[in-house]
Amino acid sequence: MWRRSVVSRISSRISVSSSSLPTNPRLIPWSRELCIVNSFTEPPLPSESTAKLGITGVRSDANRVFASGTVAAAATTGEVSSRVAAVAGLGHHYARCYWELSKARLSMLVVATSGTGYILGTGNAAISFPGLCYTCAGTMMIAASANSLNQIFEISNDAKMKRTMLRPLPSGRISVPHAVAWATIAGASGACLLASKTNMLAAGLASANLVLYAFVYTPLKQLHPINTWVGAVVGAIPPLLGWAAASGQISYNSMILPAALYFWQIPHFMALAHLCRNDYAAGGYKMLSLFDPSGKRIAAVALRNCFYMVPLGFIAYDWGLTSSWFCLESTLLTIAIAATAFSFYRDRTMHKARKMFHASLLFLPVFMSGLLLHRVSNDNQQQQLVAEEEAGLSKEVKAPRRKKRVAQPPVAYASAAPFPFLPAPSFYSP
Ligand SMILES: CC(C)=CCC/C(C)=C/CC/C(C)=C/COP(=O)(O)OP(=O)(O)O
Repeated sequence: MWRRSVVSRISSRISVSSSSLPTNPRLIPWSRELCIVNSFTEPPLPSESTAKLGITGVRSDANRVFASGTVAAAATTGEVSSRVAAVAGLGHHYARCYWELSKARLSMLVVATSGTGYILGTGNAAISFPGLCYTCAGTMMIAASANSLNQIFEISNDAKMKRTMLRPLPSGRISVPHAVAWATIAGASGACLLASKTNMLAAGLASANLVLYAFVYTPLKQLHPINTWVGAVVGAIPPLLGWAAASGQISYNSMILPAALYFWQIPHFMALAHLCRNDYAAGGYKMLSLFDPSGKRIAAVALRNCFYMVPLGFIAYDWGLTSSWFCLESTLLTIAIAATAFSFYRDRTMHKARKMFHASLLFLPVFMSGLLLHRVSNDNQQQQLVAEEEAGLSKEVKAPRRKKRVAQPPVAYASAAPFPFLPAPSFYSP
């Protein structure tokens, strides 16, 4: 039934009509996809679109008319405008397929984390808006490619799940080669853009993340519940690549947002795995929720990971990334999401799982906005230190000043610890 409704929806969108001329689907690449769609129900329908475009190779009546040149009316304004409409219909159809293949809303969230990483990684330099745009565009393209590959590998699984069965590939709205071409072009363009306009570190992180998501996480979903943790690493990389794009390096400070994303994803995906457990079972995925009928284990895992987020606000402040306001904000946020996880732990109903899921959806944008709002650039840190010095010299006697730490690449720490006699390596800081 659903296939019939999909077919009729798609057919109406791309103006396929049975009243027109016969076409040979093998002669036009996209008509193969129309053929796939139609083959669910009946033999391929003649396509008005293809006829209007005049790109069929079949010696149809209309072509003969064209060839003989007897009907000048073929070139009338009405004919041209209907061809334009047909092309627009196809453009709209494929734009929609690309949008869905890319899981565009998820990819935009990924872009938001990468952009936040970029701004945080800018340090004391002015934010470069072209740089930010290139980073966001490159991340979007690579995330779109990763998500398309994920769907290419999961066609048969997605077809068995209510949540995913209407995606472009299982519903037959686009062919596999077409989706592969889209994924390849989007991924390669994104990697080239990042490599040429930001740096190789950012391009390398993004490409490695694509491989981790499409070629490790995706098959692992059908093998072992550990997939959720591997997926959490995938979700944590984009802010790191944003930071790397801005600064050309990775430091301890750059790890705060990725750590938050990693821990945040566990309650988020545990809630989803609980809510969609039947769907995941039908799709053949090995989610932890399927091995935990009571839900107690997944609730405990979710709660534990909420607690792991508690120190992050303090670390961000201590490492000089944010002002002290962020400690308060981050703690309140973490308590709020932990409360929903605790409530789910005590009462493992769908309602409580949904609440935890919604809390997780709210958490991330608010956490990232807080990081940006209370961000302390190195310049601000200096001004803050001077102001403090001028205003509170007397207080200094009572309490030793908290030492503000500036972001350091990990190698600087490493070299200082075991070989303190070596000079600290210097790094380019924009
Ligand atoms: C730069 C770059 C490559 C970024 C990629 C970021 C990315 C795709 C993050 C998604 C993380 C994730 C585990 C999603 C769930 O996929 P799923 O397969 O469980 O979702 P599904 O069940 O809806 O298909």
